Amino acid sequence: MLRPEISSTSPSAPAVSPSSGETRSPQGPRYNFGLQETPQSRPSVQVVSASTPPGTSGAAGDRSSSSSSLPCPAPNSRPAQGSYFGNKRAYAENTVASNFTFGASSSSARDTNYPQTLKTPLSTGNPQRSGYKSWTPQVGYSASSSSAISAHSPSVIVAVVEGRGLARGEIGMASIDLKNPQIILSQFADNTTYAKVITKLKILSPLEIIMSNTACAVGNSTKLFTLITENFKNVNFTTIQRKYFNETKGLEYIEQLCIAEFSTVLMEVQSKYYCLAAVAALLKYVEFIQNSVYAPKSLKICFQGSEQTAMIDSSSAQNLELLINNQDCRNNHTLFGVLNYTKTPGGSRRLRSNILEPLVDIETINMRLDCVQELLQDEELFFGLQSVISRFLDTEQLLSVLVQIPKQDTVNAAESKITNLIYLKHTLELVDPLKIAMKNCNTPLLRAYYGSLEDKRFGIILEKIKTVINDDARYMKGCLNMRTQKCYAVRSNINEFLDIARRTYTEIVDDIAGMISQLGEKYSLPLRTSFSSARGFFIQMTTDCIALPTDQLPSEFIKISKVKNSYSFTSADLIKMNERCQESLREIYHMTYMIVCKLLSEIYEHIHCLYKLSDTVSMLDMLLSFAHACTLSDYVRPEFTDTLAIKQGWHPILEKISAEKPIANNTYITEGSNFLIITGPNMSGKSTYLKQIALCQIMAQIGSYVPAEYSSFRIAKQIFTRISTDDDIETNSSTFMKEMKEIAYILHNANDKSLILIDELGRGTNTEEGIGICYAVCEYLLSLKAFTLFATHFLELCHIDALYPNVENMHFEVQHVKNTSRNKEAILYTYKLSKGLTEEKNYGLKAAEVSSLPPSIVLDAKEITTQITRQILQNQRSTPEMERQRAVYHLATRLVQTARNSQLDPDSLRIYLSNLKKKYKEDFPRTEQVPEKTEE
Ligand SMILES: Nc1ncnc2c1ncn2[C@@H]1O[C@H](COP(=O)(O)OP(=O)(O)OP(=O)(O)O)[C@@H](O)[C@H]1O
Repeated sequence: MLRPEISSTSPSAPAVSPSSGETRSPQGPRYNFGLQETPQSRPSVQVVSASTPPGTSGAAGDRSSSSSSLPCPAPNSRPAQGSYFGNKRAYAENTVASNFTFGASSSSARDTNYPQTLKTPLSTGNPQRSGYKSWTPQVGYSASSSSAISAHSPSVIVAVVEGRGLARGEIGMASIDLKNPQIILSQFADNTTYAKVITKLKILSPLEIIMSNTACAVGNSTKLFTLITENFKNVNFTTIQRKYFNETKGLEYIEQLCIAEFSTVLMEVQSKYYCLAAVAALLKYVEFIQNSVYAPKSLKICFQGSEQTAMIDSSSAQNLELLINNQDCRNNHTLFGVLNYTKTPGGSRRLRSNILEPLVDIETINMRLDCVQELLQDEELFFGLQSVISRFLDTEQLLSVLVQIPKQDTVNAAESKITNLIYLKHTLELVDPLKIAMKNCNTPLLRAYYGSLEDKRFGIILEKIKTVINDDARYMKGCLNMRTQKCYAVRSNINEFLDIARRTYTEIVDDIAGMISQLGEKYSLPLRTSFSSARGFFIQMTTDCIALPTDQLPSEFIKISKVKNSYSFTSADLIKMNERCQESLREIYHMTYMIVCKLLSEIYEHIHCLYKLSDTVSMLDMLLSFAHACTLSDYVRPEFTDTLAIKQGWHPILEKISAEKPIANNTYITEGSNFLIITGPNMSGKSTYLKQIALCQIMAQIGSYVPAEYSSFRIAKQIFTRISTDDDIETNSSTFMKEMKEIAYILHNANDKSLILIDELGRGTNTEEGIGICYAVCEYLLSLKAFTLFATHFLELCHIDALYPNVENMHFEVQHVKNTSRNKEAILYTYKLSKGLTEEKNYGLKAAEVSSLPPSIVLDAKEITTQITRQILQNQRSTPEMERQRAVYHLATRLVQTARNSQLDPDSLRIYLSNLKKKYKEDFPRTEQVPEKTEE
């Protein structure tokens, strides 16, 4: 006879025997005060757990079963975290005998409160959307240690406020990540396009944006409000009353909540009224929706001016495929994908934010590079560190949950606290292995991180935890495993009621296993006990060895479902036993929660050392990831000088995508030659080259090695790109408008320290206008010392090098080869960059020829092109005098522009102008007079 795959006893985990002489009431637990609970007396049943991935299981692993409110012993008199403990015995007695209905309600306390609280005066509702109603805040800790996606799912709430009257344009922002207890404040002046706010918001990638209700008064919304709502269509948007944007309250919040290590932030922000106002509204709102308050002195609060990092606007980030691939948003063919070998959610979040906001401080970058170098040279250090780091969970999120005090005690909150204490223990136990792995490191940054691990508080917390929590309680994958860990987390003999409840639980689980085993024997079926967070215990049977239609299964099997070759079902008895199991669990969680709360209140004063730990872990993880990327490809350590010089650099994403290594190219840009015009036929590699330079620049500025044989960079304070993306589905006219908006943004914001990449500007309009626009833009950018790369098909532009010595023409070579079989000429792309402008003519037609365009069409196109070219030449044929006039006009325009832009004093300006005039007379000896416009 086939037996169920289940063992009701196991040597390592002896089940509490039903023969222990206790009588069991069908309704409730039985008690045996003489028995001592040991950590080993856990349910011995071996089940196939249909586990949800830890990252998705939310607060307490079994989200489905944890929703009703815990009965609260003194709901209104809770002075501080864990203060129920004094009342432990009375409460325990109360609850064991009682009414602890677990899982009866389908909505969590938070869910239940949410709609009600929306009606309070805090929220004025949103005239346009009601997105926030659908948001279920995730306070619980996600244990996913590898999923970068869950690590980056939006969890940031941002409050934005703008000054009024004369202060319009002064922006205050405050943001908090629900997975990371850190508030970032910023205040800055923005221009009328609000480019900085939009960029900052895009980098934060918020879950929700909060603004004052006065910003969207009916029929009179501010421009900032309109722009934000237009740009963040998929983000929940909430307006709250202006009175909550209160700078005095903001300062009070910071004084109350900021941990001592970061309290200098107070000095930085005390006169920055707008960011103070924003933080007041933000914290009020977060406490309100989270139904919890942050514990005093628990938050890391930082002020972040915009000058500490390089600015990359959101469309540039998209063009460069920093985080999202333009062709396929699901794959990771992005810079993030190239560099992401992180092992923890914190490391991956840190990498993401660094890519979007690279550093500008050379010293810090070099310190990071030193670390990467050491990791590359010392294999033992690299592998030792990587193996410890990969065992860390999401420390930031753990901290975030630990520093929040729920306003209401729910089963969710209880379960979550127990889980988090187990995670805390797991995390602290990794500090010593991390120290051992780092003990021989040399570079200052690694030594500094090693030093931060010497903090005595890690040991103090761990010791305290170990007095209450079992040594073998640890984080485990699988919801049933984690449930067992939670049940048996607290040592035995701390609370006798708890010990009894756990024995009861063990017996119920063993009974379930026994019952399923008996059913298997009864029907001669290969039944297995399985568990899922949604169903609890259920029965599974594979159809491999037995082919049985659903209707021939015994009638006592109910709720039958079939997935692939496996039946899942339950029985009425099993449902009842599951209920009893849940009931007993609820008691266990509740008593454990009280013990955990007391413990947390004792260790709370030391918990801030976790900020250091999470910082250390995420930084080490990112640096290891950089080193890992280097081991897979021959990257080189970058230098920082005044020159952008890359020897044989290649595109890192293209390398990842293609089977062969991309063709490498050189780049050389200095202040004296800071404007590169790049030409070449279609498909010759222009856009790829532009992107490659920006990607290398970003990699260098975050402290990574770069894909080249040698590289030197000038720090870029901003990186701007205008690169058309292939997935543009807009119409031609709107493509043009998009182009114009992007270029206007660059012209408004670029300065001498920018890196600017412009690809095919003016292609959305006719040739003459396109050239005109390109010319004007080039002339403007030439007045800056920015490093600019300008790729174009307008060969007319290349002649600008005659007027500006800092312009350099480069082109991509192609070769023409005879295809003997077809008797046609084919183009061979070399992807090699050379000096000068391209000599290729009609390459559009050649590209069309090799494409699948019908030959007759190509032939027609060729004829029409010849005719049009002839006509244009006739029209353009001009006299030498006309050419001189044109040159005069250009020179005049330049003079006026120089005069306007010049920072020179009047005397120097006069000398400069007279020199130019002299040069002009030499160049055009027959022209007598400088036009009136210039004199002016
Ligand atoms: N350095 C390189 N090594 C290998 N392949 C390359 C290189 N540069 C470009 N390619 C390949 O050539 C294709 C076309 O390159 P790219 O889009 O940069 O050309 P382009 O000159 O900008 O074309 P267009 O003018 O039509 O926009 C790329 O998708 C890539 O597959």
